[in-house]
Amino acid sequence: MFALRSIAAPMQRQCFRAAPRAAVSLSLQSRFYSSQDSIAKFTGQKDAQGRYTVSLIEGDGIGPEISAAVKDIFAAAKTPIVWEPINVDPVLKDGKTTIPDAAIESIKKNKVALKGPLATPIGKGHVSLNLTLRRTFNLFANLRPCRSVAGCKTPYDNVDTVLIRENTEGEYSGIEHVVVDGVVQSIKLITREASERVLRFAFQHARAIGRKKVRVVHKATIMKMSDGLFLDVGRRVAQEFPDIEFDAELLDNTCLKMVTDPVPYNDKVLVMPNLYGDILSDMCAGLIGGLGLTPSGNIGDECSIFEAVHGSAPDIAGKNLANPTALLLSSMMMLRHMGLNEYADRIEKAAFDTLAEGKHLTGDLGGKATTTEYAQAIIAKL
Ligand SMILES: NC(=O)C1=CN([C@@H]2O[C@H](COP(=O)(O)OP(=O)(O)OC[C@H]3O[C@@H](n4cnc5c(N)ncnc54)[C@H](O)[C@@H]3O)[C@@H](O)[C@H]2O)C=CC1
Ligand SMILES: O=C(O)CCC(=O)C(=O)O
Ligand SMILES: [Mg+2]
Repeated sequence: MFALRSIAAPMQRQCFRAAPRAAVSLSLQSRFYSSQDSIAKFTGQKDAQGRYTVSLIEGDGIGPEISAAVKDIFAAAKTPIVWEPINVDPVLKDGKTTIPDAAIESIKKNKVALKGPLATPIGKGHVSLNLTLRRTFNLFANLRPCRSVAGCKTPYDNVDTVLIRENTEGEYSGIEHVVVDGVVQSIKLITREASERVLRFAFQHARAIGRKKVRVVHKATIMKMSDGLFLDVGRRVAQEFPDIEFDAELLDNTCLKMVTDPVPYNDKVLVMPNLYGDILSDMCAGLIGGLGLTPSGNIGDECSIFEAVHGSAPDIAGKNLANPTALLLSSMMMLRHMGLNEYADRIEKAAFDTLAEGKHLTGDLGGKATTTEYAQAIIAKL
């Protein structure tokens, strides 16, 4: 992870005003961030005024600041959303960490949530609440698109990757124990059921966004049984989708090729076990200018939770410096998932125009604007 960050940092410093070569088509952008055509259909209900209620987890660190920016932009765009703030402080139940019942009920009722980052203690302490949320609601696919943004120059032109991460098991199962003092074992759990679910989602999503290739990223050379199962399931599911080409690539090779030239990945959907997707999605963010720009959706059958790829950024928290674009683009994925495409298109255009203009960029993109100033610049364009 540290090596990856040191790749991203010099690129972030290079971000500057609208580079003509990075003129990414807005209509394509909009299509790209859609999860509406996926297998998971939104079943939330409108109230009498035609508004939907969305559970909101503001999160830790920069979470409240970027959430405030999104709320201000939604209000200015008169988006028909009522926010229902929820508290997800960890609760210990039968020796297991969970989230409060009220939070679970809210998300179950609303079918959708927007989530700021939640910090996880290193080593001892509660298990990750991010993972707890994904597992509680069986959010089996983590959809992480990453596309170059006009106005933010990096050494890579026209990045357009779509990564889908298995979201409920793998290396993130959290099954660890001490064998004897000085020897610990951590279990990577891969099941046919969860693999099949996320792989089928990857093929369906590829069809929905018009991509003809699905590639499994794996290390079945080393983890012959676990990644081997994931890969085998991929081959089997591929037979249900004769219109989509299927292949596989070793993770280390994917990393090398992506940082050398990411463009050959623009026609594919990449799907992989949990940890690989976690790491590779931060790496992709580095290719386009940093974590301030990359959205994601945790997709399930019953409900979905949208959040940025990044974490709580403790180094800049509370200073009004954070870039809210990643959470804002996540909320655009959410609006499209809910069928509110017109609002998403309008807000997204205002955000991309603001970025392309380059007058109000946050520090991570080489600008001097505060979180609030950047949000106000977007609002002025609505
Ligand atoms: N889904 C989630 O809620 C996630 C939570 N985390 C948690 O976040 C905490 C911090 O983790 P880190 O390793 O520091 O990763 P991080 O993603 O919070 O930060 C990495 C670097 O990117 C920068 N950055 C991140 N988001 C930014 C934004 N919106 N605008 C400008 N700069 C931004 C930070 O300032 C930092 O230099 C940890 O407790 C971790 O467990 C980490 C990743 C995802
Ligand atoms: O839960 C955490 O602490 C980290 C999660 C993470 O890195 C991610 O979702 O990308
Ligand atoms: Mg991560």
